[in-house]
Amino acid sequence: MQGAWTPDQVRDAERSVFTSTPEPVVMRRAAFAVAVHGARLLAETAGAVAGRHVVLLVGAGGNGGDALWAGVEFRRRGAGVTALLLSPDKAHPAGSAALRRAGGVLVDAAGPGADTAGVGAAAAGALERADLVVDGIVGLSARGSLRPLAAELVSRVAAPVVAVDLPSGVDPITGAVDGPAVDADLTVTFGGRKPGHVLGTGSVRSGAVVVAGIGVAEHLPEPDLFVLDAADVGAGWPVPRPQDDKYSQGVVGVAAGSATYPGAAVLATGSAVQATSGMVRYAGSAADLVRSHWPEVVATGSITDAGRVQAWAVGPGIGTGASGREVLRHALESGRPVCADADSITLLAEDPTLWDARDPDAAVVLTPHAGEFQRLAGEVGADRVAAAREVARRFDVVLLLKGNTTVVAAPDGRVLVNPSVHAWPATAGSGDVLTGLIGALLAAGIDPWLACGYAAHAHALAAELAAFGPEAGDDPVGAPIGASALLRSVPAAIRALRAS
Ligand SMILES: NC(=O)C1=CN([C@@H]2O[C@H](COP(=O)(O)OP(=O)(O)OC[C@H]3O[C@@H](n4cnc5c(N)ncnc54)[C@H](O)[C@@H]3O)[C@@H](O)[C@H]2O)[C@@H](O)CC1
Ligand SMILES: [K+]
Repeated sequence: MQGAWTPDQVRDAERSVFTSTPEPVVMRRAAFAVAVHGARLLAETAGAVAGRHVVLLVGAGGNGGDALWAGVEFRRRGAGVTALLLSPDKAHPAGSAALRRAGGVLVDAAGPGADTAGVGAAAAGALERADLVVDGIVGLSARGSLRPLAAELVSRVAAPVVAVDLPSGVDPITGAVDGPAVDADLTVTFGGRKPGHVLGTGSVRSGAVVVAGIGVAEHLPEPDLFVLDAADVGAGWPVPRPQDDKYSQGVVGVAAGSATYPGAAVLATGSAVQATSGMVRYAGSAADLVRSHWPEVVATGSITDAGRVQAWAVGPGIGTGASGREVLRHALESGRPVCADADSITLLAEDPTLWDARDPDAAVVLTPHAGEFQRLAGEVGADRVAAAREVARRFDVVLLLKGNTTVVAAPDGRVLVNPSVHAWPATAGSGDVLTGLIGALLAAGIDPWLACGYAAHAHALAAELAAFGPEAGDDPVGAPIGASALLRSVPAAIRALRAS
């Protein structure tokens, strides 16, 4: 499992480092890492480092300082370096002096000879001739969207970019991008990843992320966020042991679908069938259809005679009327872990007395999208992690907030994120598949917080495998998928995760 640390956690760790190592030394370590990895990128994209032209975008703080010192290292490797200073009077003094001594050119980004957008002639020319851009506009202390001159420079970047610490324009805490932002090929960050690298579009804007320890890593506390690797998911995925039978692996009950929405029942039971090797029971008015698609499912018309299960997956397509309410109440009263999705969430929002039916010792997982979240607890807002964490605490649930980045918050404050790789899973019925996966993992006895993380990971991978398909070839191009195709790819996704 990888971690991500908030800017405050990183600053505290840096302060601990400064008690034994002077700040300029730490900055030069950071800059050295930027130059080493940036030079590799330059060699790959421009064929060489010596004789190539590196442009530094230099802001007023420590991030700009890193860029200036990285410029010194590029000069050592024979590259030409031009630093575009966004605030010439505030640019890191020691870094500026060192780059000048090393033969770098430092220009005021705003002039002389500014064009109508406010960019000086030398700065505009340098950007046009850049083989590599080092983004040192802003890092840990970024506030709000980029200021106009920074935004204008960023919009003119055509060369490959190495971002220092974070791509400028990405919020370090939320990963949100509100205006122009750097689109990095590579980000070199220090100590550990920040939430901005794994949340929202920040995960895409960062490109490949390299973590340089620089002496800070060993001073970091428990991470604020966790990210599961494929290997974590593969190692934790339940598979039958020699002594197992169909009951010992966990029986999952699925209560989903209705005469109006029978498809939800087929998708949710189908994913539960494929997720684990135990047993799947189905309860609801789509029993005949479920049986015809999945003969291995034990299907009944009513949840009251469904038999014993180790966990319930309840909600998709059950409706928000009286019968849906009774189905949810019955599942909550069972004393088993419950994954409550879709209509279940609406029911809980409309009738909070339903919470009284739950056994406080049995886990409840809620899997809202932004609209369902709003019904339950108001607007998600820009800080999705904070929103999920707050609601998980308030309702004593594991909350899986759907979206381009999936956020899973436990009631004790732990948060897992599944960064967005692409948006192929955004298709009707996709959530029903996720519910079945979570239900099956809960029945197998997996910790509910991890069960959500495993399920989100496998779900995203199944969508990717379905979208790219076996026929996509060497230069794969995705094609839109439906939830049925996603469902069919679940076994391949689990196989790939277990192999990693
Ligand atoms: N603290 C340390 O000792 C270390 C810091 N390091 C670097 O220093 C950075 C943090 O330095 P600082 O705390 O000085 O802050 P930053 O360099 O992140 O940003 C501060 C400056 O950016 C400007 N700024 C803020 N929001 C902006 C926006 N939206 N558009 C344009 N400009 C904006 C402000 O004028 C402010 O002066 C880290 O990200 C890292 O790159 C590294 O050298 C490692 C050691
Ligand atoms: K930056």
